[in-house]
Amino acid sequence: MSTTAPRPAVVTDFSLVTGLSRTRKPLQRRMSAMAGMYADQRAAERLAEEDVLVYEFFDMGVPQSSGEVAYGTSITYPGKVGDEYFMTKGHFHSVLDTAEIYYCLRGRGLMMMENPEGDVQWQEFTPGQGVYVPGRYAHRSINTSPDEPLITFFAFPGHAGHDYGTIESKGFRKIVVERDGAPAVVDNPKWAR
Ligand SMILES: O=P(O)(O)OC[C@H]1O[C@](O)(CO)[C@@H](O)[C@@H]1O
Ligand SMILES: [Fe+2]
Repeated sequence: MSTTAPRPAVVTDFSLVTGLSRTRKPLQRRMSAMAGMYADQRAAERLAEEDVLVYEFFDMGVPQSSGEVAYGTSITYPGKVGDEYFMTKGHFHSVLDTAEIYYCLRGRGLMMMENPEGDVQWQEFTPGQGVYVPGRYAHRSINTSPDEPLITFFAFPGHAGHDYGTIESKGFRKIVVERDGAPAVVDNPKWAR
C-alpha cells in the first residue's frame, strides 16, 4: 500500500548492548512451541516441561507492506537439546525472493540457510559481523556459545512475510551440534525428502 498522506516518523528504542527494547513487547518462543524441531525429541520434551525460553525478538511494528523496512533485535539464549544448540524455528519468507540482513551485536553462533533447491550455506556470527541472507533462502539463527546470548539486529522488506510450513514439517537439511567441545555442522537425521 502506498499513501500520499503525511506519516509521522516513528522513534523506536532498542539497546545495541542487550538487544532489549523498553517500549516494545518481546515475542518469545519457548521449548514447548518447538520441541519437535530438535533431533533429540526426548531431550526437547524434558526441557519443554520446564518451558525453557529459547529465544525472543523485538519486532518494531512496521507495517507489513512493500516499501517498508521491518527491523528489530533478536536474542537466542545459550543452551543445548542433547548435543544440538539452541536455535530459532527458522523460516522462508512468504515472498520467497526477499532478502534479510542480520548484524551480530553480541555472542557467537551461526546463520543456517538453505534454498528450495537444496543449496545449504552457513555463516558465522561474531560481534561486528553481518550476514546477508539472500532471497529464496530459509534462515535460522543458532547460538553456539556455552554461556552468552546471541544478539542480532535484523532488517527485511516489510512485505516479505514468514512461511514456517516447510521448515516445521521437514526441518533444515543440516543441524549444528557440539562435537568434542566445538560446534559441528552435520546432516539432520530427521530431515525428510
Ligand atoms: O521467525 P523465527 O524463525 O521464529 O525467528 C525469529 C527471527 O526472525 C525474524 O522473524 C526475522 O526474520 C525476527 O523477527 C526474529 O529475529
Ligand atoms: Fe526472515
